Amino acid sequence: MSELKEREVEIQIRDLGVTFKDNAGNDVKALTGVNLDICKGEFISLLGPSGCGKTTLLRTIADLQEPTEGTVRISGMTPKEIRLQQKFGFVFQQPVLFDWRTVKKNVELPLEIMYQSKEDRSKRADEMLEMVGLKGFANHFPNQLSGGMQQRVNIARAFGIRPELLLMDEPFSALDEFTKEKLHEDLLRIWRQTNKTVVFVTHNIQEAVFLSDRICVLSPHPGRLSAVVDVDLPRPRTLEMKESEHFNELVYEVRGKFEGGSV
Ligand SMILES: Nc1ncnc2c1ncn2[C@@H]1O[C@H](COP(=O)(O)OP(=O)(O)OP(=O)(O)O)[C@@H](O)[C@H]1O
Repeated sequence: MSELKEREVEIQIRDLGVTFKDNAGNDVKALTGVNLDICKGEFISLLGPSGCGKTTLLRTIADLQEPTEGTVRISGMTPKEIRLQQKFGFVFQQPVLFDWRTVKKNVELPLEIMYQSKEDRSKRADEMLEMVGLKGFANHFPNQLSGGMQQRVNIARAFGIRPELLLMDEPFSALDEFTKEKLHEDLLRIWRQTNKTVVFVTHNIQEAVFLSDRICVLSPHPGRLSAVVDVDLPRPRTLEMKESEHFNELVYEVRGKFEGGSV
């Protein structure tokens, strides 16, 4: 982790608070007093039980949610400036694919919106499909793919725009354990190759430990950052590490950080 501390800070979150109104008009503090620095190239997870504000924090970084208090700065800019420069890549829980477009055309879609030439976007889509192991499926339609393959298409599309920041909201939670493990390995490989910053929302402690450099533990009512845990497992991570004593110590340590709720 000493290496991480020397890295450039990319996302700076200061005294962040987000308050919603519930149906009765009462304030719901989805987040309060969040302070966090995320380094360039870091893989960071936001972990916590339902309702602790993970998605709200991710959405605020992405300029999909306005803060009520405090600030978010990304490389010195506002989230809105970063969004307008199309530097965010998103992967959500459900693959958002268009059934009437082929796999390749789905990966090309954001590049079309960015007015890239036909040749450039075709080349980029081919590269991305190869990277996620779907080279042979370019002309298939999404409904001809399994859930895991669809999520790979989503990842290919998100990386296709060369984002500075990849924001992932429980991307693997709907998948079976075997598919999830394979995608974990693939995501870490792609992350290593591309060196992007990843902010990854999950409620799964093992997943957070396996993937992350650091884990931000959030607690509910009100949503707050209750601890940040360094994950000092060596990289590249291997599935065998999940059997190690140190992996299980880290899971135990993270579990011990929860306040006011369990995962
Ligand atoms: N648009 C909204 N209007 C009102 N309340 C909201 C809104 N969005 C979120 N909340 C509330 O804010 C709190 C945090 O929600 P958030 O979705 O960020 O939590 P989460 O940790 O991502 O939960 P989950 O794991 O269930 O997705 C919850 O109490 C939720 O009900």
